[in-house]
Amino acid sequence: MEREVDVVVIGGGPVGENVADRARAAGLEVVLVEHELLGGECTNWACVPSKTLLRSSAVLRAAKRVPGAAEAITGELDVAAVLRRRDYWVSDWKDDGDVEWLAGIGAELERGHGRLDGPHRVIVERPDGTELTLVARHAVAVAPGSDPVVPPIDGLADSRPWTSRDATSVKHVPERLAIIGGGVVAVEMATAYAGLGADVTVLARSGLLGAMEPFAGEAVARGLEGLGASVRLGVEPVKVERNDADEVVVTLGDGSTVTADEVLVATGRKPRTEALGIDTVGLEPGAWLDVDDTMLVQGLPDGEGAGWLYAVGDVNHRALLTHQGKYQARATGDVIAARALGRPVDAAPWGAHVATADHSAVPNVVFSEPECASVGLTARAAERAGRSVRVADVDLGAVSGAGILADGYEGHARLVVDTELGTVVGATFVGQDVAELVQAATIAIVGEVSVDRLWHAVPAFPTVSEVWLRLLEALGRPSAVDVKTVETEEPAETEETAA
Ligand SMILES: Cc1cc2nc3c(=O)[nH]c(=O)nc-3n(C[C@H](O)[C@H](O)[C@H](O)COP(=O)(O)OP(=O)(O)OC[C@H]3O[C@@H](n4cnc5c(N)ncnc54)[C@H](O)[C@@H]3O)c2cc1C
Ligand SMILES: NC(=O)c1ccc[n+]([C@@H]2O[C@H](COP(=O)([O-])OP(=O)(O)OC[C@H]3O[C@@H](n4cnc5c(N)ncnc54)[C@H](O)[C@@H]3O)[C@@H](O)[C@H]2O)c1
Repeated sequence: MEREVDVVVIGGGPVGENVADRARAAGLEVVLVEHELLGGECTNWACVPSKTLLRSSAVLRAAKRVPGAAEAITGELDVAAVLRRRDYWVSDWKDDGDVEWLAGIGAELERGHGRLDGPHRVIVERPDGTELTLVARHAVAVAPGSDPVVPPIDGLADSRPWTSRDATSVKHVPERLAIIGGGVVAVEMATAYAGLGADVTVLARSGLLGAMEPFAGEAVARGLEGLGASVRLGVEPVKVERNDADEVVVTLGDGSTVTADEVLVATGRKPRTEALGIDTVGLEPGAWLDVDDTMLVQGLPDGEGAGWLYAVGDVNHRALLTHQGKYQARATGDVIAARALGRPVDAAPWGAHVATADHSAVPNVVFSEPECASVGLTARAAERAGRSVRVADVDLGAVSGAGILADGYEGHARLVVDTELGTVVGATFVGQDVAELVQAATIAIVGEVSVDRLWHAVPAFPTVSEVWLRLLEALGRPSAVDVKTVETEEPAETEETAA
């Protein structure tokens, strides 16, 4: 069966849903193809369940840092209640709510596996074995997301390793969990499982959270150890075996071993483009899809036509984050509609139809112990990019608001300022409950607010946001008069002396 529609979206994760939403808002006819659960990885196996698994123990730790509240804690974490709350938030892995929402925006859902079949054409392999060919008049947007990478470590694939899906959908918390990797999934799951009472060992080949400022990973290593986890840095797993006692034994490069009940592999992601039919338009299966700022796929061979294939979200590898993918999706849905309806396309930087912020202002919150939140460039990345920068560092624990939030508050904040532009280009906050601090930094970067003007953005007392004032003080007040200079200079003429 063959059918023409305006727009076909492959993948009904948060990103595909948002493309559909914007294209529908402009009145285009949209069919969304999903072969698993609407809501995708984020809603069902990633952001949402991982954050619910983390939250209860984070609340307990926060309460324990406040005298009066601490004394009121007389019991242990209720693991079964945590898992029930997780189940509630993932709707018991049913997508009825999203199905209803999709119908509400007037988009059609086609259940099945979607694959390209040449320009503008998508074949849907339905669960009942039948096939439907959709021909897109205007555009096909692919938003299939990404899968975990299982590295070729001897025996790993055969040892029934956990990937992030197993970790977030757990029914019984293992006594011992080994985690291979030192990135975001590794530290969040280490925090979650240590909080749930497991004996956690993190095996990282370098430091933790390598994409962030170095103090972030160092604080998280200390934080995890404070939770009783073992953090082994600079180690290389070379062999993994599941033994007769159903234990997993990880052998490291130095010959030592770590024994656990489960091993979680958290070593990055690969694009879901193996079975997407992209070879039918001259692209390489299994590759990330390169796009321009309107998410139009680049590199289609001559003759395939341009302007019909978009790749949005994880699959384009610009930023593997739900919020950033949804940001791309809003621009994509709108630009598809503008191009289809012959309306002006606003593709200049920061225009309505481009995802400019992907290049300079991607906020990132890691819900580890302690939390780490960053946006923009690290000092190292700014230097590598040849930018002339100043860095301001502040002990977050010295801010009154943080001290009141928790006794013994430990944290750190850094601003990276471009000295030529006079604006913030990067910010990192590490400490309890810093997640909400990052949006102010994102606004400063996107708005290109000058550091001088930031002095007028007064943080309320006594909030943790007062760290902004401390950071500005570390940079120095622009019009401050240096005492030594005043002493050696002639007194300036005042109204009184002039009179
Ligand atoms: C453990 C973990 C925790 C995370 N936590 C966070 C977080 O806290 N915050 C954050 O911003 N990001 C987080 N992320 C990243 C986030 O999950 C992804 O960036 C986000 O899900 C990407 O959205 P997407 O729509 O591009 O892909 P997905 O969410 O993967 O959705 C893709 C959809 O496409 C469907 N699909 C794929 N191929 C086809 C096909 N051929 N035919 C039909 N359907 C298809 C899939 O079934 C899926 O439903 C986390 C990731 C992990 C692994
Ligand atoms: N809170 C959030 O926003 C959140 C949470 C989880 C995941 N995510 C997203 O999901 C993505 C994937 O997370 P991730 O942790 O899987 O990837 P990652 O890129 O953050 O970390 C991968 C880690 O695995 C290590 N590694 C890679 N290959 C290895 C090998 N062969 N042997 C040993 N170690 C190896 C790397 O050194 C690194 O420490 C992230 O990029 C992030 O954007 C976001």
